[in-house]
Amino acid sequence: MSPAIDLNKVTKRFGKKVAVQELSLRVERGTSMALLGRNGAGKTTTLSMLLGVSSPTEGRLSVLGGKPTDAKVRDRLGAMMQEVSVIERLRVEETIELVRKYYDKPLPLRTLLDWSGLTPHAKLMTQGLSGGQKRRLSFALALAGDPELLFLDEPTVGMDIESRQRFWETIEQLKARGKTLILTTHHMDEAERIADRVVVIDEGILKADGTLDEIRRLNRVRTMTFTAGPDVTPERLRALIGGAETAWDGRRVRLTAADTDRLLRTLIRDGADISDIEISAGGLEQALQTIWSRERKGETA
Ligand SMILES: Nc1ncnc2c1ncn2[C@@H]1O[C@H](COP(=O)(O)OP(=O)(O)OP(=O)(O)O)[C@@H](O)[C@H]1O
Repeated sequence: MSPAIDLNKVTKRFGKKVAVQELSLRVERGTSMALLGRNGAGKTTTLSMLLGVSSPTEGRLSVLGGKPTDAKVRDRLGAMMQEVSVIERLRVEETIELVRKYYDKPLPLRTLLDWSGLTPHAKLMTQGLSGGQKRRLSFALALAGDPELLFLDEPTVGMDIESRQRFWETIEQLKARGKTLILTTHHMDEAERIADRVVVIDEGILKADGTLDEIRRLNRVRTMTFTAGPDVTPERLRALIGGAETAWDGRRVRLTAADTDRLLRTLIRDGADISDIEISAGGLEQALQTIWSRERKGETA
């Protein structure tokens, strides 16, 4: 089966500005991928090309085995982009109905209202919606055709906590139903919740690509937490572990360092009374910090 998306050395220029540079990426169907990067990294530009809204300056791309502009492909895509525009003087349910009519096998209106949390607002005129409600309407419209492939560009911006929660529950259901999800976000907890694959770009260039765990492991810093016995004083600990950063909360010690394995061996060799030891590699956020700091030092990720 053809991949969900396939980019082959795709470059996009806006005048002299290179927004995306020779990006090659193949994403199999059923994958949940987070496309991460700092502001201006080229995430939205990449999504726009995949949606057929703009075309690459160089390189080739295919979506669900065809061109994103082909009607047959377009019907199987859904997108929630950053800019939300609504047709004024229509009610929420009328707007959804209008979009549903475009598709052969749309999802039921009731399902779309329910999944987007808009059931209580179905009769509201769209121009009266709040920013967060407009985004929820945009979500309902993205799902109207029961798409195989869903693009979500910073989807939860402006949503309140409850809407966010409902949104991610729906996304998890869609993921369980085998949909392909391509997400951009600046909220690393959201990427960690949903992504099985993480792609990091910077200045339009691919910097890292791997499973969520692989990308997390790029983080060099580890956190070791343990309970210190009465004879383990801050002074004794400092003498053993040198400059590693420590924070004490009663007898619970949190130690942050790049070489926690070596420090743990030192503590055990010394016979230090420590227990309930936990070592964690840190999250995606720290991994991205590691990638950016490599960038600054001119190292490759
Ligand atoms: N239509 C355009 N004309 C000129 N430059 C553009 C255009 N669209 C994007 N760019 C530039 O291309 C680069 C990539 O922008 P893009 O919106 O893809 O970044 P992004 O990763 O989505 O950023 P953010 O996280 O801020 O949404 C930026 O430097 C941006 O200024």
